[in-house]
Amino acid sequence: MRAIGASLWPVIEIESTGVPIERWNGCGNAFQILDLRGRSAKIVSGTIARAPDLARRAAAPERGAGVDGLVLMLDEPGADVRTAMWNPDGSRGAICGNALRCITHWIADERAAATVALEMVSDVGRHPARARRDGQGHWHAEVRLGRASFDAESLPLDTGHGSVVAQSAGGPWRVAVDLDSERREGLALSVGNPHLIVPLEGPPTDVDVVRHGASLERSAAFPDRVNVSFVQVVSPTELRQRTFERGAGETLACGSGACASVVALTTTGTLERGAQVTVHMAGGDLGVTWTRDGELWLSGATERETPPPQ
Ligand SMILES: N[C@@H](CCC[C@H](N)C(=O)O)C(=O)O
Repeated sequence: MRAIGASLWPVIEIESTGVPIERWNGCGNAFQILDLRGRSAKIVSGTIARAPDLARRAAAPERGAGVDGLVLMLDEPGADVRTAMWNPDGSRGAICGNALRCITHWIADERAAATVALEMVSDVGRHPARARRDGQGHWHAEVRLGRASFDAESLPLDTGHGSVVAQSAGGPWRVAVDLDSERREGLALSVGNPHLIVPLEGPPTDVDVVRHGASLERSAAFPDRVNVSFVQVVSPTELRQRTFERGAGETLACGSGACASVVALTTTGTLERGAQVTVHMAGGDLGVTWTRDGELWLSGATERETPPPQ
């Protein structure tokens, strides 16, 4: 299910050796994470360039079937860490909820603490986060993603495109979606990155997520492409979801996608504002709360797949 296609990655000049490169996942959403804090490193090209070495590592058989993204940890004055994320096709992901949660766990390990509270910075803002280890030694990390936006320009969304129906009052944009013979309405919004949420009557396993996701991701309505989620409402506090991520393909879980679904379905009156919603995805359950003051919190399990340094 994970897209490999790691031929276009940032070129990173690393002047010091021994840079920790680890594989992590948040509910199955897998990343190659490079710790460049305190090192002399610069990103030579922001987006499209070849880094065969990193690509080879990402696809190396001993590391499993590839990763859903490359994530850098960088120094940031006044915060614990800055993050930068690339999709497997070399495009930038301005924010990645599951990667932020993995980094929270990484820093908790580093501090040898059973709980940790910290602040990260992404391309779209500051993210307070906390992590804790449960009685079985499993980690749960929670991060504040930020606020949702329905502004067409920042999504971006071409509101003149034929599939765009209208904006729902002060909420997401309604976009016509054809699923073979069935016409449905998706809801477009940003949670720092662009999402199209397609509510379904039945389970998302009934939908050809790869085929429809790939075509919607590249709809001309979304000039920077879009992450596409197919979502079934199970109860007022439970969703079932599959996401086709921009630049990656279908992934086992998408943190920002889970947040976008909760916002979209709260604005339609289906979910209750402020409640913790469980989003069931193939890789596990994510918890999302859209607080009454407009902040999105994302929680769930994280796993360090690379053994920690001794
Ligand atoms: N897996 C992510 C989102 C990663 C970025 C996305 N593919 C994009 O291009 O916007 C998450 O957990 O949020």
